[in-house]
Amino acid sequence: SHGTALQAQHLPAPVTSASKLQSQRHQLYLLKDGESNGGRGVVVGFLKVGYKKLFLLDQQGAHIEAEPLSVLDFYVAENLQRHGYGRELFDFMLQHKNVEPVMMAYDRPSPKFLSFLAKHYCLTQSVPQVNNFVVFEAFFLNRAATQSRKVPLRKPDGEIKPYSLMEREVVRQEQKAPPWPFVPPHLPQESVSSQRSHSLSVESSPSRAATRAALASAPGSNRDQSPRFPLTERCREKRTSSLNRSQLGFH
Ligand SMILES: CC(=O)SCCNC(=O)CCNC(=O)[C@H](O)C(C)(C)COP(=O)(O)OP(=O)(O)OC[C@H]1O[C@@H](n2cnc3c(N)ncnc32)[C@H](O)[C@@H]1OP(=O)(O)O
Repeated sequence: SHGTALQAQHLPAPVTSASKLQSQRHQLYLLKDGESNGGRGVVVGFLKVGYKKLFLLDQQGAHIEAEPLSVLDFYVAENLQRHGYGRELFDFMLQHKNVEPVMMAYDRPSPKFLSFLAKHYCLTQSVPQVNNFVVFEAFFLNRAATQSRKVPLRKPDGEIKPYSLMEREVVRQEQKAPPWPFVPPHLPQESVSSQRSHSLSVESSPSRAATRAALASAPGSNRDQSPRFPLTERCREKRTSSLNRSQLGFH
């Protein structure tokens, strides 16, 4: 139950509210067993994502400013872990947000979550960062191919001699390097701080109709559709399908 989830995280009080979710543009996915609890249903797990403005280092150590969709919180009830429910939740989010796992950032992923990402999405090669976020190699490859937005190097203004150009480049590199730990002044502290809350108030999260119909009509819920993420499909062979999906609903 959600009570179990909160207890398992030793939280004194719910710290994620509906208004907080809204103001921070976080989105919460709930996976619910609609049958149990006398028909009132029980939360099996949840997944919270949101766009985070991050300063990342690519493989060459260059600073890159990005605002990737990030996984902020992910939890499946203790007694239901390793049954494929996490995968169920995560896949739903991927389709709903139309994003590939490699293009996302992960806020302080636990060993279980890292294992989950490796198993299901072949995400193993992470690129070291100085913040708590984890990103994987292809994040930077794909960015370069699509909407690369490296912290822009200004073009040399006017004609300058070769030696002074080199000096200026060095100066720019130094100016580009933010002081560590870097907290952009215009961002709320929470965006880059390490105090991530493994927390959620199920009661105060946006509640919508909790029905199996929600799953049936939800975008991307059709399991038979052709794979949209070729990169991730390679890791799907071991997938177990012991779930009784008809009993699950997304909210
Ligand atoms: C950004 C963050 O939120 S970090 C915090 C992530 N959450 C947690 O660590 C809380 C505790 N763990 C959980 O809630 C869940 O295990 C989750 C959310 C990480 C994964 O959900 P599950 O339903 O367990 O995952 P699912 O059944 O779909 O996939 C199973 C795979 O996940 C990983 N995994 C799940 N549980 C464990 C575990 N106890 N030990 C190691 N790996 C695990 C493994 O790769 C596993 O595959 P395997 O059984 O072949 O080794």
